[in-house]
Amino acid sequence: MGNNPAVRNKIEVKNLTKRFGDLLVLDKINFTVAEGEFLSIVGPTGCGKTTFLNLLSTLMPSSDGNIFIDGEVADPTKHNLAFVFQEPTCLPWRTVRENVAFGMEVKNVSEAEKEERLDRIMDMVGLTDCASLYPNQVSASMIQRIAVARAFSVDPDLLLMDEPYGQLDVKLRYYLEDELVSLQNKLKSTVIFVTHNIEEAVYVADRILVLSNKPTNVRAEVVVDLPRPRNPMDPKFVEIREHVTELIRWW
Ligand SMILES: Nc1ncnc2c1ncn2[C@@H]1O[C@H](COP(=O)(O)OP(=O)(O)OP(=O)(O)O)[C@@H](O)[C@H]1O
Repeated sequence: MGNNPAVRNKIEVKNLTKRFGDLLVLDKINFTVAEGEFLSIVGPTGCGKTTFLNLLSTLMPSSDGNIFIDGEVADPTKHNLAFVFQEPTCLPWRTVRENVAFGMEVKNVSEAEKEERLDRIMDMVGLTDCASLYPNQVSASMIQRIAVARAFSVDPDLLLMDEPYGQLDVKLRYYLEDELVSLQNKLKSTVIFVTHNIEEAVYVADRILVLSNKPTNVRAEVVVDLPRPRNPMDPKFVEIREHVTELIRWW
């Protein structure tokens, strides 16, 4: 998808390099993400996934190379970047609805548009019934839903997700992953989803970027051309999962 000339590239990463002193962590990373694509990133432990997300978020400067969004150098004052982390944060003094609204308030979305988007997104992620509760009154999965809804609600140019369901049990994870994919499909957001879990990557992604060991570059790109919802027991699913696992083996 990212290489399909018929689909516009939303994100272009060129020769992205990061050194910490003498340690070369990311070594000339190149790839593109198509508009509306769901890209997963997997790689061996310590290869620099978190560093990579920090660079993409523009929170951390690169040593070399560039990130382009819509053909322009990524700039948080111009582009809309949203994040969902493994340990989501909520403001305890705000209700669930007010917590979802927070992202739009930061981005100065008008009051009328904010209310309309809130109604829609709260409904899409099943938060409407607990809208007036406070974070300490809802479950961990509801907190993660708040973070996901808050991130999607700002209509981001790029949504970065760092193992958002890593802490949750398997059954709940599949459920939330289905919800995430359906949300992404409806809103046509461009998503980069970092995970340690290869099965999860195959379950959610249109394409998987497999990173090498340090100094890290892109080892392979694997297209996941399977219908949704996906079945992890499907032989084609298992084949892709095993292929990616083999690519990550570095010992
Ligand atoms: N601020 C820093 N200063 C020096 N070295 C750093 C810094 N941040 C990360 N590193 C090093 O960069 C490498 C990549 O770290 P990073 O945390 O990005 O990897 P990761 O793939 O996210 O790890 P994990 O798989 O454990 O989540 C590691 O060797 C780490 O020690």
